[in-house]
Amino acid sequence: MASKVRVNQDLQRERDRANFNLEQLTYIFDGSREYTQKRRYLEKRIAEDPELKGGPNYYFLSNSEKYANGVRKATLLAKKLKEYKLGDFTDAFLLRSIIFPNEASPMSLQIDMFIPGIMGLGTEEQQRRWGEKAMAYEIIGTYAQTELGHGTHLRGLETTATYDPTTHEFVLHSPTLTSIKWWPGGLGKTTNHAIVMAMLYTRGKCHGLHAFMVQTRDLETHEPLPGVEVGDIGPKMGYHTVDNGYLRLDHLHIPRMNMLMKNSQVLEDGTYVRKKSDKLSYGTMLFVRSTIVKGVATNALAQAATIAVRYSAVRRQSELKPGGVEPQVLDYVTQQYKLFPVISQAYAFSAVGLHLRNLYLRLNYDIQQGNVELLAEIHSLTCGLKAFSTDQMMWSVEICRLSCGGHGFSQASGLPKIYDVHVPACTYEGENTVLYLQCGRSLVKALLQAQKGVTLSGSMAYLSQVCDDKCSVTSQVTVDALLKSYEWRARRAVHKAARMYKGRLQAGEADYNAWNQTGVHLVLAAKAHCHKYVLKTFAESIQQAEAGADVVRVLQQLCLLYATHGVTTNSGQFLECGFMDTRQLELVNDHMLRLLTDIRPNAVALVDAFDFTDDKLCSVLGRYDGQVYENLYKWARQSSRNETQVRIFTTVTPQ
Ligand SMILES: CCCCCCCC(=O)SCCNC(=O)CCNC(=O)[C@H](O)C(C)(C)COP(=O)(O)OP(=O)(O)OC[C@H]1O[C@@H](n2cnc3c(N)ncnc32)[C@H](O)[C@@H]1OP(=O)(O)O
Ligand SMILES: Cc1cc2nc3c(=O)[nH]c(=O)nc-3n(C[C@H](O)[C@H](O)[C@H](O)COP(=O)(O)OP(=O)(O)OC[C@H]3O[C@@H](n4cnc5c(N)ncnc54)[C@H](O)[C@@H]3O)c2cc1C
Repeated sequence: MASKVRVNQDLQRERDRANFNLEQLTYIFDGSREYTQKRRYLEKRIAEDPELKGGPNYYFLSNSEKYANGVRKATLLAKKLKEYKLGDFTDAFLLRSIIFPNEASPMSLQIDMFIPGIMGLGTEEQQRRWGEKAMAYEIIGTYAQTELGHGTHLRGLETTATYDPTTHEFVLHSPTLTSIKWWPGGLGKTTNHAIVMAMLYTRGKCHGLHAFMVQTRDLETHEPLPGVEVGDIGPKMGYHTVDNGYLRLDHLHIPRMNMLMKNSQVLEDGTYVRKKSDKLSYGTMLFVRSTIVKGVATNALAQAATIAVRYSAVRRQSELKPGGVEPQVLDYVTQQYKLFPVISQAYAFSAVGLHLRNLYLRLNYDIQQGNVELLAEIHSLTCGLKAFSTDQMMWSVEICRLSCGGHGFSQASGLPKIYDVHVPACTYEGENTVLYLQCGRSLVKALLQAQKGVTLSGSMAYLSQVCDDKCSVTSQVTVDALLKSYEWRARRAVHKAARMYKGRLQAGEADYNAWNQTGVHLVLAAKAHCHKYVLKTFAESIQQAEAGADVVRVLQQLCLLYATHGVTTNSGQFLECGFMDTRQLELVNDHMLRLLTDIRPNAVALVDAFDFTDDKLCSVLGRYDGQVYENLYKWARQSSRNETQVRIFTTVTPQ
């Protein structure tokens, strides 16, 4: 970004000494040059669009005002998609991310789950009937699955959809208090349709969870329809712009053809035609999990790192050299140790997220051809990586906030907003522990199969491979050598969990209890497996990168930092398996510290390459020009509290 403004001299000096091609790194982070160009074009158009530029300062709005402003922008988003002639999914996600910088749109579920649900679970006729209206924002929908009493346990959901062959209708009902749908985004006030996940009953038999298209509000008056009670669930820790809502159904009749029937059908006479896999109904969640790694975790990590590193370059504090000038806090090694691994995580998860997107597209194609072979593997991977990436994001965003001292605690930093809007990703779309357990169980099951002679493939192939039994880390600490350590750690963790599980079975324990008692080790195995997968994917993406030697060099430094930092922060597991000894661990640790020094000259350029505009970061500390203090003072004076010197409110409220 060519800067025409007065840039803080410390920050400018940082930029002047960068020694790699920033533009090329931006293309790699974005996934392609074309995406970067489209993103920049849209960012510029939005910044100049009179209906969108400016607007109220988010930080000084009440929660209700934040929601109202969100609805205003969401309706403009729908309008701009048409006006800018943008059609496809990626464009809609991109435009939304620009119009809603670190904010969730009250209509976010429209493109996150409602449209994917129609396209993934509906027949071609149903895709035409609702998909086109949803893409045109003629109907606004959400995805209503979670209930007051159940979110994780899908087989425990209670909402019923009972088929009546005399009327060719389904009767949808919330039979209990705990069956009330609870949490769906936009359900409270914004949406007028929902994909409702309900237990399908026909001819007195339950066929499990299926998807139903339900209109919740009148398209003209927006009033709830008869048989529908909706409302907002009340204030939350974050996500203030979204009316997460509740939905209580009272014997609501919908036509038979409102069941989304791509994978299974109910015929007019009530006959149930089963699907290829009873997990295809869960397909929408699998899609969303695959988008969370890049869309949520990577995005949050990269923004938080940008803010904290830029601020650390302009913030001077304390005394390093006795009697010397106050140094940039970025020159403290402890500050580098906090922040540089976050930069490496952002680039690592970006590579994984782009890779997962391609894997999902392949799975989706296979399923269209009736081939569900990849389903189990992609389910396991998306569960593990969604949990692993969002866990890492949660901790690292908080580390970035803490690394900015007092000003990090101010909303002006933009860091609490990043945390507020992204940390729910550790819970929604599958609570992280539950997803780790899914991944851990699939790893143990795969290993047990391998021990019976089955050849493993894909991300689990390494489980049955024999490998060196001693770490090959010498004075030359390399990614390849460390990757073997990560593989060994993961393989050993899975073997340990499998031994525990089998041991309990052989001791006569019931299967469910053997799994439960092994839970802690299943989670550890899943985390080690994901950690290895991220490092391997990051390293492979660098080998395939279309970039100059300078960019490859900085990426290799970040990859090695990711690997060495991961060893030092999980050293117990690497030592425990006897694969690495304390001398080797010290070698890795020393190498990591040297990497911090090597990366220091490029730190600001590495976050500049994420290419976030000031409008996107919404941060005084992370401004591109680094003019923090004068803008903090300007920002504070906007606070409504400063409109009066003595009275609390500008208008004296009558007693
Ligand atoms: C940016 C995005 C914004 C999004 C906003 C938020 C939207 C939401 O939160 S929507 C609601 C999200 N809710 C969830 O994710 C619910 C999480 N729970 C689940 O997915 C399931 O209950 C789960 C997976 C934990 C257990 O499912 P369950 O049917 O009990 O399966 P379970 O008995 O554990 O396993 C049975 C088999 O099914 C497999 N399986 C389970 N789920 C899936 C799936 N989705 N795909 C493929 N296979 C699956 C298991 O691997 C297992 O395989 P195997 O028998 O070979 O070992
Ligand atoms: C901001 C936000 C937006 C959301 N949007 C939507 C939406 O649009 N649509 C929708 O349908 N839902 C939505 N949800 C709901 C979300 O999907 C659920 O909250 C989530 O799936 C977790 O389920 P739960 O709340 O029942 O937690 P629980 O499963 O009750 O978790 C409580 C604890 O129990 C543990 N636990 C549960 N099961 C097991 C197990 N089998 N083994 C070990 N431990 C277990 C968990 O690890 C956790 O520690 C949203 C939630 C949030 C926070």
